[in-house]
Amino acid sequence: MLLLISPDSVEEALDCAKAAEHLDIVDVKKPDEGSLGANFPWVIREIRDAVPADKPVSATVGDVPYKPGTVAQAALGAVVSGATYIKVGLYGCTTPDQGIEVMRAVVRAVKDHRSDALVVASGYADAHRIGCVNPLAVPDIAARSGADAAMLDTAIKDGTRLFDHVPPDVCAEFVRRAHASGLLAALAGSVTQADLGPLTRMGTDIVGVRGAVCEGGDRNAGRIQPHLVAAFRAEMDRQAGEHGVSVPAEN
Ligand SMILES: O=C[C@H](O)COP(=O)(O)O
Repeated sequence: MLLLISPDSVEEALDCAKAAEHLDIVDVKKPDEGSLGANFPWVIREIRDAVPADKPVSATVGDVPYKPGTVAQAALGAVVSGATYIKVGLYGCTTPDQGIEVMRAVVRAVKDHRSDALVVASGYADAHRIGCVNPLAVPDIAARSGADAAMLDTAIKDGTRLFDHVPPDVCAEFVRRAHASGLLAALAGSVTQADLGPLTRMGTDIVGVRGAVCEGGDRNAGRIQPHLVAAFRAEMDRQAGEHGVSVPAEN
C-alpha cells in the first residue's frame, strides 16, 4: 500500500520532504477550498521542486462541478504544473453518466499532454450528504472513462471518517470492483492508524492521509509532522507484515 500525504502549502511540503523516506506520493491541495480543493499552479510547481525528484506529486483539481470543459482545462493546468497524479472530486456529478463525461474529458486533456500521468476519479464516502454519485459507482466511472484509479474521500471534514459512511465490507467491494477493472484503489477520509488493518486486508493500493499526520490530529489548525508520518508508515509496514503484503521499497 502506498502512502499519499496532503500538504496544503510549500512550507508543509518541505516538512513532508523531511519525511520523504516514509511516504510515497505528495498530494497538493487547498483544504480551505474543499475536501479536494485545487491549489494554485505555482504552488504545485514549487512543491514539485521542493520534494525529492523520485517522489511523485499529485494534485487535486477540485470538488468539481458537472462541467467537462472547465474541469479538463483545470486538469491540464495541474499536469502542466508538474503533477503526475491528477485527482478529480466528482462533487457536482449526480449520475454515473455525468461522472464519465467529466472524467473522459480529463483523461484526454491529461494524457494528450503526458501519457504516463495517472488520472484518479474520486467520489465521496459521504455522497449521501452532498447528493453526488454513489461510492460504489466510482470504479465503473473510472474504468469507462479510461482513468487509472478509483478513489473515495470524505466531502465534509467534520470528524466523521471513511468507515462511518462506507463500512469496511463495502470499501472491500469498492476495492474488488476497482481491481476487477484493472484500476488502482485509493481510500481516504480522516483515516487513522486504527483503520490500517482493514485497509491492508482489503488490498487498498493507496491510502490518503492528512489529519492523522498533523499536530493534534487537526487537519486545519495542525501542521504535518515528520515524526507522525514516520509513525504512520511504521504501522502500515507492521500491518503489511502481519497480513503478508509486500511493502514498497523505501528510497
Ligand atoms: O487525500 C487525502 C486527504 O487529504 C485526506 O485528508 P484527511 O486524512 O484529513 O481526511
